[in-house]
Amino acid sequence: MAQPILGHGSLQPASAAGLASLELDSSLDQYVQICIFKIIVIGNSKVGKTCLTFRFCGGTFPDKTEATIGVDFREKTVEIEGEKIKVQVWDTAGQERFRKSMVEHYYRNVHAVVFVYDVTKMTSFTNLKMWIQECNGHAVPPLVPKVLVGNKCDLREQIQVPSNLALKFADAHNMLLFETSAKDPKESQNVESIFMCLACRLKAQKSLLYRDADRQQGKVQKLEFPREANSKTSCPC
Ligand SMILES: Nc1nc2c(ncn2[C@@H]2O[C@H](COP(=O)(O)OP(=O)(O)OP(=O)(O)O)[C@@H](O)[C@H]2O)c(=O)[nH]1
Repeated sequence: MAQPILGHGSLQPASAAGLASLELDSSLDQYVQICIFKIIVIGNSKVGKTCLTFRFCGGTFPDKTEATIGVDFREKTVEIEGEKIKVQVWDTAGQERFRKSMVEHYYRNVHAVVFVYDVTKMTSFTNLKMWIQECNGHAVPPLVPKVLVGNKCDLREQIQVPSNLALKFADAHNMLLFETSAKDPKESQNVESIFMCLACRLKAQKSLLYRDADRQQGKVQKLEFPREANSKTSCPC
């Protein structure tokens, strides 16, 4: 599995009055390392990948979206058990012509994968097999956490993918299933929990990794996720 990326905290703008404290903060800031988790969002075009990432990172539903070309990055810093974690969300293109030159980059050093389908479009669900194959074809280790998201649940009258079918599929592929809506503000907590669940799992894996490395070497040197880590970790959400 890819190692968590360690990055430096960034400076925030400040007023002139706060300059002294900013200088103090900035001198400290360069020593504060933040863990960054790369989470990619994959699925057919128009299933709502952009809207879900907007909802999680910005808390809003965009009025208008255009087809993603290549990839768009969004970020959100979250705090888990007192540690600040930067969740870096890669909103990938669903259309083949906008993604083919980028696919290698999507999967390189990925920490977690979110597969999205549209509950009102059966083809977006049946195509999940193809998306999973693509993911496996890029040697994403089995330990990389993956979740399944059925989006657009607000369109109750138009649902084509029954929950029990989706649950069966998720079970068969060892994934958690979330059914939600990027559009419905009442669902924003649910959207948040998709990404927080992954971040919690990744943090748990990272803690194991540090503990193992500490035990073996007295200090952290080479960071690799232990093969058996999966059995020891569970989603705390
Ligand atoms: N009703 C409803 N519409 C949604 C929801 N999420 C997204 N949409 C709409 O679905 C359309 C496609 O949304 P996008 O987020 O752009 O889809 P995408 O998967 O990023 O599409 P590509 O960039 O082409 O891969 C837009 O018109 C959105 O307004 C939702 O939860 N409910």
